[in-house]
Amino acid sequence: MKLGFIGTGNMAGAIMGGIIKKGIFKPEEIIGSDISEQGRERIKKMYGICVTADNKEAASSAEVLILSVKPQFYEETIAEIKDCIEESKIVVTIAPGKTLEWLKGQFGKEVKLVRTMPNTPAMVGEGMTAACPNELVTEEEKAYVLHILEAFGKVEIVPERLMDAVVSVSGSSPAYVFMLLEAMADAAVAAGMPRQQAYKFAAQAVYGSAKMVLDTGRHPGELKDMVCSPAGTTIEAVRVLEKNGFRSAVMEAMKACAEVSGKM
Ligand SMILES: NC(=O)C1=CN([C@@H]2O[C@H](COP(=O)(O)OP(=O)(O)OC[C@H]3O[C@@H](n4cnc5c(N)ncnc54)[C@H](O)[C@@H]3O)[C@@H](O)[C@H]2O)C=CC1
Ligand SMILES: O=C(O)[C@@H]1CCC=N1
Repeated sequence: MKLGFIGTGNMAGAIMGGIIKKGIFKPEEIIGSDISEQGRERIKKMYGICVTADNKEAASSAEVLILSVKPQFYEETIAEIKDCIEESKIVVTIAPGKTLEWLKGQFGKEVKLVRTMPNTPAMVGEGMTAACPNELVTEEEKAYVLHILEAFGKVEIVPERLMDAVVSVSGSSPAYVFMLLEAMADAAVAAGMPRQQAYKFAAQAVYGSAKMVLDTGRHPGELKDMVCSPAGTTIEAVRVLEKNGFRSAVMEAMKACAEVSGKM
């Protein structure tokens, strides 16, 4: 098996979906283990991968193993599989807060580790993933893992000290963006627009704005100013957002998010 997942939930599904779609691996080269029969059946039906209830089977057979259980289950899962992790295997983690140092301690031996933080837009091939390999991962292996991660979006290697910031700016941030979209759509509905149409207009506006930042490389403040006509509608909306602490609310939320990540 080329790739294994311990836990076949939301993130595992998003990641393997991208990998299969891009043809990096065939479904029969991927194995996933999960304690939930329903979880295993769901993923098998969706992607046709091999599934098992035995974490050790997935851990032993995969060349690259992704630990895709919730952070709370990392300790017991690693204890269960650590004897199946031989020298050549690469273990990829996707949990917030689980440092390379902590992971090494749990395995109780030297293991090739790549700590990453993906996000759910991976489901549509537009993920943003940060990766920190440990010193045992060779340049060739690093390139191989990045190639796998690039199947579902953009990837950057970052220093490990930035990982809590990454959790707040890209790992968790889709949730805040969805809240913004809900609020925008509710306001449009209040102004008379049908709900489905409101989601489409709001989502396309957010998508297009994000694309402008990425494609033009221009400062977001400059792009904001381009929308604000003198004595116009937008500057009035900006004034009310500022009065209600919009930016501060986002920054406070992200600070809280990063702090929780650091304690996990
Ligand atoms: N959902 C998200 O937006 C993101 C999640 N992550 C991380 O990804 C990891 C997985 O999160 P989700 O996919 O959202 O969770 P999930 O709850 O959808 O999936 C976890 C899966 O693990 C299975 N599981 C639980 N204990 C197990 C065990 N002992 N052995 C085998 N399988 C077991 C569960 O049955 C479930 O199917 C977490 O560490 C999370 O922090 C990272 C970035 C984004
Ligand atoms: O909420 C969480 O803990 C996970 C990590 C990043 C996104 N979801």
